[in-house]
Amino acid sequence: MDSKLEVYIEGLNEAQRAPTLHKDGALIVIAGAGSGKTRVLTMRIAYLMSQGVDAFNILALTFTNKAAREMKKRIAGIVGSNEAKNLWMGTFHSIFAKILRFEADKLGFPSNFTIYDTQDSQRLISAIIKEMQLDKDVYKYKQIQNRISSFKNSLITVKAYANNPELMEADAMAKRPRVGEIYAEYVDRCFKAGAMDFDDLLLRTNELLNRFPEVLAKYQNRFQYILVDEYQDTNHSQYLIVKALSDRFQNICVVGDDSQSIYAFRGANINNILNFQKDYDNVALYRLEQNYRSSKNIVEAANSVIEKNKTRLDKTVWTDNPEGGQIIVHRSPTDGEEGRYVASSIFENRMNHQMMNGDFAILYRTNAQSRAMEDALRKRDIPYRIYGGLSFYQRKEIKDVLGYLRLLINPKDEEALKRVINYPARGIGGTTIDKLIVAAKHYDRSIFEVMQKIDQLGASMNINRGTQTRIKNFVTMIQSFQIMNEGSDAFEVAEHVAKKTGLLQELKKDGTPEGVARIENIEELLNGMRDFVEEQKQLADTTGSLAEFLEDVALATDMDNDKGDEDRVALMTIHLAKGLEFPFVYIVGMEEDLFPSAMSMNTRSELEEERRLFYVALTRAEKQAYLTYTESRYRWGKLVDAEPSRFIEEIDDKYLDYQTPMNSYRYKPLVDADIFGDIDKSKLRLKKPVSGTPPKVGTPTPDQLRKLRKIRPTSSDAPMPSLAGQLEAGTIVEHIRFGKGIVAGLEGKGQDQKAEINFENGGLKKLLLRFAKLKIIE
Ligand SMILES: Nc1ncnc2c1ncn2[C@@H]1O[C@H](COP(=O)(O)OP(=O)(O)OP(=O)(O)O)[C@@H](O)[C@H]1O
Ligand SMILES: [Mg+2]
Repeated sequence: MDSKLEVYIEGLNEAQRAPTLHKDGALIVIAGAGSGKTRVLTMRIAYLMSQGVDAFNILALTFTNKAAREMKKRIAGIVGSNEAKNLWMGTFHSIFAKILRFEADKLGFPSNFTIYDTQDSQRLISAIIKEMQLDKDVYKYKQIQNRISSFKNSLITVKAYANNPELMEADAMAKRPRVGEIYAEYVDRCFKAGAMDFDDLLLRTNELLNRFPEVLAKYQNRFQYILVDEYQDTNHSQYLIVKALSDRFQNICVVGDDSQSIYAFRGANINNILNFQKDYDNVALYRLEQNYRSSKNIVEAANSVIEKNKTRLDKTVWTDNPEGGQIIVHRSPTDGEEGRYVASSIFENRMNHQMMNGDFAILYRTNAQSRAMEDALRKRDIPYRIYGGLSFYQRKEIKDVLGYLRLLINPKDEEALKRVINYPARGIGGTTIDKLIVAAKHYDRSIFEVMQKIDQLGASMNINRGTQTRIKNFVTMIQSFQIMNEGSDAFEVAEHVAKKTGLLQELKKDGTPEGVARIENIEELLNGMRDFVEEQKQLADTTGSLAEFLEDVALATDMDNDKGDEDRVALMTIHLAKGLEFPFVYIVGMEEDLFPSAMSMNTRSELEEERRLFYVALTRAEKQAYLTYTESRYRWGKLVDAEPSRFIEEIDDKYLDYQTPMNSYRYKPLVDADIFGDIDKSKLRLKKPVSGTPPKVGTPTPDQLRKLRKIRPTSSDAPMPSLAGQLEAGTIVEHIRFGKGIVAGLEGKGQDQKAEINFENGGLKKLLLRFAKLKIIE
């Protein structure tokens, strides 16, 4: 084994090492939060490669593309980036979209098919409901879209629906007997538009593998080793794909935690993890018990909560980490106060513990709760980032640019066409568009194809000469973009399109601050595309074409857009936080009817899912967790009394620090809680010069900076050697969070020794060496 890999593997505990080094066959790792499941998966891939398994034969499925990218980088750090390039890693959706592109013709789709996002699907369904002249208050497009999505995830095709009296009866009972027709029309329209929605990416993959044995065999032979993270949240469609692909070699490794299964409402099936041992022969089952993420208090509190669930596999989780502070429970009169409390607490903690903004997360049950938090953070000038709200790519101006780009790649794309055909205004109005849609239906062609023949068809469609010319000009413009696209990368094409379509001019004309912000967003998009082209060339060995970029965007989960280069507090729903970790976590809105949600208290299983969600939330915290709730809150436009969540009461009191209500205004900074168990409070605030060498205050000199930048960053996963006696002024070190730095001076002895360090990213910091996890670089 490569010595680098050996060091990493030695860094694992024994329980982790066993599944990492497991020979062929099926294995499952079931373990609680923070016990290193994801780390085992990563190390196992590196190990397999060291044993001669070709990267080309490995497939890893993760919860976000970002997680996959990070895994790949880590593996590249061990085995070399040329080797790692060929690994297939990503979400189910992104991996199978890639496969579908290769095989699209077999299913009658063009290889440049568009991926419709949820908004596209909803728009199309809404248009169909209108065309069918149905009552839109009965046939609510969002509900119908949900229903169609759940059919697809259970592999119920249009035909299967029509043969299923129970389903039809259920829809008839709900006074929506024509759901089946809408479904059929929707599928047909997507097909004609050369488009697949998110659910199709799984459904069509299943179809492909079922109908074409030679295709199945090809991918079975290719993916000799399959690894799946967060297996507890796979749905039926995903389960079948994994099962089919791994059937030949059975080298399947899944990791998961039944206690963190939180997507049942989207069709995730916890039985996938429970039945794994029945699905494969000779399954090896591994358990991990040691949590490396959180303080003792947090681990034990989380254990005490999840124990209340009846349906769960028996698991032990313990930790060697320091005890840490108790979980702070805080009550506020209103959500505005709650926001202010959280913001000031973050502010104080950041100062008192020398933390970065990125060390804090605010987690909530529903997106709507973010507003009060945002207001408070803004007032205190604390930078933040919201995940899962309206993502960057959903903004109007961005969708407009993307609309043109999608159309030039796939001119059949109906939703893209409808979006841009008359924006910026070019005299092709609503009536004309309706006529085009009708004609397209009549000739069984796409709208764009009808537009290409407008010379011959225009008169019969009652479209006048002037409009015909405008349509022709539009077609010519799109075709000119297509020609350009053949010899250019994504960035070049997009820049050209933004200018030539008049989109940028339109916004410049606008002149309002919003208009200016929109132009900046488009610039941001273009910058992002430039980066994409570069990254693509380095990491994936491709050219960075527009088609590749669009695929990346269509499948980006919100987490993926995080470039991680800005230091911000993270705000997100608990669902999105799965797999992540932060030193400080605030779980807000801990109230009955909100968390647990009012909609999930009808059955025990729903309540248990909420409890698992709470378990996920609590176990994201490394050092300190906060639970906050309010006495009253606006719900559905009314101020209602709120009651603390039952989940707070479910935690043993010994793990909790209740702050009295009156304290909500005079909030006590955390420094007293001594969460690290090591901080010398009296000295924290002292600005006394350190003894010995006089400190070099300020940021590094240009010379020092140059030196720092020349040193290549190393993985934060490498073991940390003991530093005692190795540091002196001028030593170059690396810190997980602050990056590289130069030691300015030392203070204290033994356990209490501190170093003052000038960091490239964080300026001057004083750190306790025992905990600072520094690595000496030079
Ligand atoms: N043997 C180890 N030594 C030191 N740190 C470790 C070890 N194993 C895991 N860790 C660290 O513990 C943290 C949790 O690990 P990881 O994210 O792999 O856990 P997980 O089981 O996947 O958690 P989750 O259930 O939340 O997905 C990470 O910061 C990881 O780097
Ligand atoms: Mg994990």
